[in-house]
Amino acid sequence: MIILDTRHTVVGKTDTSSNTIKYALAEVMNKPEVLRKVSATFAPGPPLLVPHCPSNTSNAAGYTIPKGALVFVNIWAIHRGPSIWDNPLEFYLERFLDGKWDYSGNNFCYFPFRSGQRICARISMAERMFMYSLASLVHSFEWNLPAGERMDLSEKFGIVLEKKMPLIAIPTPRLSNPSLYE
Ligand code: HEM
Repeated sequence: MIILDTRHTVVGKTDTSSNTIKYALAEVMNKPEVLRKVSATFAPGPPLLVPHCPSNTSNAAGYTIPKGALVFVNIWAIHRGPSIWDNPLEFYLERFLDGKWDYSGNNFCYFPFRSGQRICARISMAERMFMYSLASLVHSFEWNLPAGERMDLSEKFGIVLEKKMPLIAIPTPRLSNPSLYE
């Protein structure tokens, strides 16, 4: 995702993808039995999306949104809403397997790439980058925490959602021939 802040610097784009991969690896390491089932179901993107202003006063669900108001959409909360999700805080990949939760912007319970005119311009690239990177990491290495360490999955709030604690993981090669890593 690309976000321009008020100083017109680029502060997004690679962060969303790298954070997604980092979180996915951390979740998978924390629950090794799901390793076999890994799929693209992670998207810790911007928790409040990027604020936008309506160009006209409008009405949504009975609320008046004045022209020029700064509108934040709290997808962090929507994606954890207990009225939408069973055990929302549980890392449970199977909930996505029935194909009900597509993220093309048509479902207002699950839209990590936003919806409408300002939807992420590179969803297909993000999908490919994520799938390829995570698949390469888990295919090529076994991942373990340093001895005595516990996985800390707590979040740091920001423009994009980040892990509060850095992910420190020890890779052990899995491929039979070292030349395959070249
Ligand atoms: C997991 C990875 C990603 C996530 C979760 C994500 C999420 C998002 C979201 C939520 C927005 C809408 C921002 C708003 O509220 O206005 C957005 C916009 C955008 N994203 Fe992504 N994104 C990801 C990866 C990427 C990548 C890899 C690229 C390009 C290489 C990209 C390019 C863009 C662009 C250009 C926009 C602006 C679209 C516009 O305003 O017209 N994104 N992204």
